[in-house]
Amino acid sequence: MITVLGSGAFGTALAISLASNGPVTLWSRDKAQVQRMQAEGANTRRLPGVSLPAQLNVTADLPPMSPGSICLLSVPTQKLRDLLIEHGRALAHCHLVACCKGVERVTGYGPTRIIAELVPTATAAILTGPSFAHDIARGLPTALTLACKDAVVAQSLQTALTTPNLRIYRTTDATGAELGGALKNVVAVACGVVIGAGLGESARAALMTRGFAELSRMAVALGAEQETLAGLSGFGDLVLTCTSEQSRNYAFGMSLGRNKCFDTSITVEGAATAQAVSEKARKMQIEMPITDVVVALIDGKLRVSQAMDMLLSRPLKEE
Ligand SMILES: NC(=O)C1=CN([C@@H]2O[C@H](COP(=O)(O)OP(=O)(O)OC[C@H]3O[C@@H](n4cnc5c(N)ncnc54)[C@H](OP(=O)(O)O)[C@@H]3O)[C@@H](O)[C@H]2O)C=CC1
Ligand SMILES: O=C(CO)COP(=O)(O)O
Repeated sequence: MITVLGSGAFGTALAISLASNGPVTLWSRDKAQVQRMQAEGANTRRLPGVSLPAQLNVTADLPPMSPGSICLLSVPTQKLRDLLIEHGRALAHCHLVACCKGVERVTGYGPTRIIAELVPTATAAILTGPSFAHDIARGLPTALTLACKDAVVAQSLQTALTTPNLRIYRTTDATGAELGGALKNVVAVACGVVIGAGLGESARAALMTRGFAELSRMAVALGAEQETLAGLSGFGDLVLTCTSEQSRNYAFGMSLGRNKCFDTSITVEGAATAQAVSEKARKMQIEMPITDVVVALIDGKLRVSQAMDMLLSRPLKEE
């Protein structure tokens, strides 16, 4: 039995897909939300338009977890610590699969390090890659990366999480997988700004390419393998998120570029991640000009025209 903690768009979508393999439990902290999902047979708040299958049990009571149980943690990165502080003891001997893409603002940690700190007896893994919740939930074909430092656990999770529409690749490079997934969100915000401000698709392509160089520079310095970054969790997800208005990071960037407000209740992982990574880069003396500009735009310290001037007037160099 697989348990998914967090009934947001992604957790619900993964639970729906996994239910085609057997029974799945989807846990939410919100009793009223659980009652609504049970009554409506759908998660109309976070994933409207998709029915919940019969194999999916939605609950607000965390079921007992036996050692080796698989538990997907599908909350935003900035909320993962709170979730584990509250429920970590119940998850002590599980395989905990983070389903989030970000760097924690306060600590600079990625999801697997947060798990290792708070639930050291569990095995930490991450599931990431190009995938919109609605696509997964509608049964459209999707390929993801499952990363776990323990090669044996990685293989068993790969098998357990593969479904008719989810093709899972595996790697032991958890650092690379989680950094690619986190940092591409920052580039997606920047690309949204460019399109929102009417700067054109050529500028976006340049930003995606230089953004990939920038995220690779940082991730490799932190121990990631370049091969992982060039795969689904890095390059693959960068392409999806920087080119689709379905992406909340990209849509948030478009609003910034148009000088419009954005609904603050919507999850935008790239905003907090940009701040965390910009600080980390400064300390490590690694150049991350695109990330720095995203932080300054979000903080209202730069206008879009100034941001572009800053990026375009950097010293000329070899590619
Ligand atoms: N949506 C997508 O297409 C994809 C999302 N992801 C990643 O998945 C992660 C989650 O995103 P997504 O599902 O879209 O986000 P949503 O905004 O749709 O949902 C977030 C969920 O987290 C729950 N939550 C927040 N804090 C806690 C907590 N302390 N304890 C328990 N539950 C909590 C919320 O519960 P409540 O309603 O009670 O606040 C809500 O159900 C992000 O890192 C995102 O990058 C990855 C791939 C695709
Ligand atoms: O990570 C995602 C696609 O792979 C989802 O992106 P958003 O969080 O920007 O919507």
